[in-house]
Amino acid sequence: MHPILEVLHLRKRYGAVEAVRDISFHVEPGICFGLLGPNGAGKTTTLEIIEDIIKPTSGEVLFDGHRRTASFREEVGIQFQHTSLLNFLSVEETLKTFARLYHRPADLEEIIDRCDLADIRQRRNDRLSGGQTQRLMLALALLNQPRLIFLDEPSTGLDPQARRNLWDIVGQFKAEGRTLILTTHSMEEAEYLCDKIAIVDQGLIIAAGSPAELIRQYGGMNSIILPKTASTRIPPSLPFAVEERDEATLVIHLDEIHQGLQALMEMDIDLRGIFIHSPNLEDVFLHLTGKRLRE
Ligand SMILES: Nc1ncnc2c1ncn2[C@@H]1O[C@H](COP(=O)(O)OP(=O)(O)OP(=O)(O)O)[C@@H](O)[C@H]1O
Repeated sequence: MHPILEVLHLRKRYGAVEAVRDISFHVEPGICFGLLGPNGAGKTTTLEIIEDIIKPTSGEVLFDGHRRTASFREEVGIQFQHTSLLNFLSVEETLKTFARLYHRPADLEEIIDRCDLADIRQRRNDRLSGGQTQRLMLALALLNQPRLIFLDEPSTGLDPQARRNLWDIVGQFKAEGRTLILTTHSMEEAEYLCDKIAIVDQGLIIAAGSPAELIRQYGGMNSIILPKTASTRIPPSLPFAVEERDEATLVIHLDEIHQGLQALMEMDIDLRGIFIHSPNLEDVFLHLTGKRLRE
């Protein structure tokens, strides 16, 4: 299957700042591709170049194997963070207004239903909560039945329930064979939604792969963290790396948690107060960038 999107050696310079230094990746159709990176890494700049909102200093973007043409805008959906909505329009009027911009608008009722806007369709834009505005922004991005959808930090400001609903909607897009590209600061969101992730730092992709691949490669080992009192009897012959984290805590690093637990139980060690940690994308991120996702 040939990629729906190819990003080739993008660079973007703003005066002395090189926001994007040499970014290349490709995206197969039907997947959710995530760009993760610390603040100022160059994610939004990359996205805006791909969306054809800003021009790169150099590099190229191919859509369906070809340079983007005027019809590109008809095929992609962009969820903007800060589109200025006309305050005096209702949700429904806003959707109808934007739908007129497209040759092939989607069925409005379906979009209203999908983005859970039925109860607020008559509400004025300036009376919407943050989550409701996000849902309207998503609905606007879907009006042209896009094959490729861009979401820039889609769940910022959403409560857990609204976030979950958004994730369900993204799941439906994928099931329909649409492709998504998203940026996020949420490790949980990336791990849940993304089939493939590129980690961006200082304008470069420093690692890419599926969440599982990245975790395997960069996440480190599983660990069992246990209070030192319980571990006084741990023999030095234990077949795992044991590290003294601080005065009160030991950390055992190992490949298989259950083997470690079994060994500890066989040694009759008090397992109360233990904590098990399996590597996740946060660990990958910290390992690669030296930063937590939000810093
Ligand atoms: N229009 C601009 N003019 C000058 N510098 C810019 C401009 N837009 C972005 N930058 C700079 O380019 C770099 C990358 O910014 P960008 O917004 O792409 O990062 P980001 O990864 O999206 O960050 P965040 O997670 O904070 O949104 C930053 O140093 C930023 O200050």
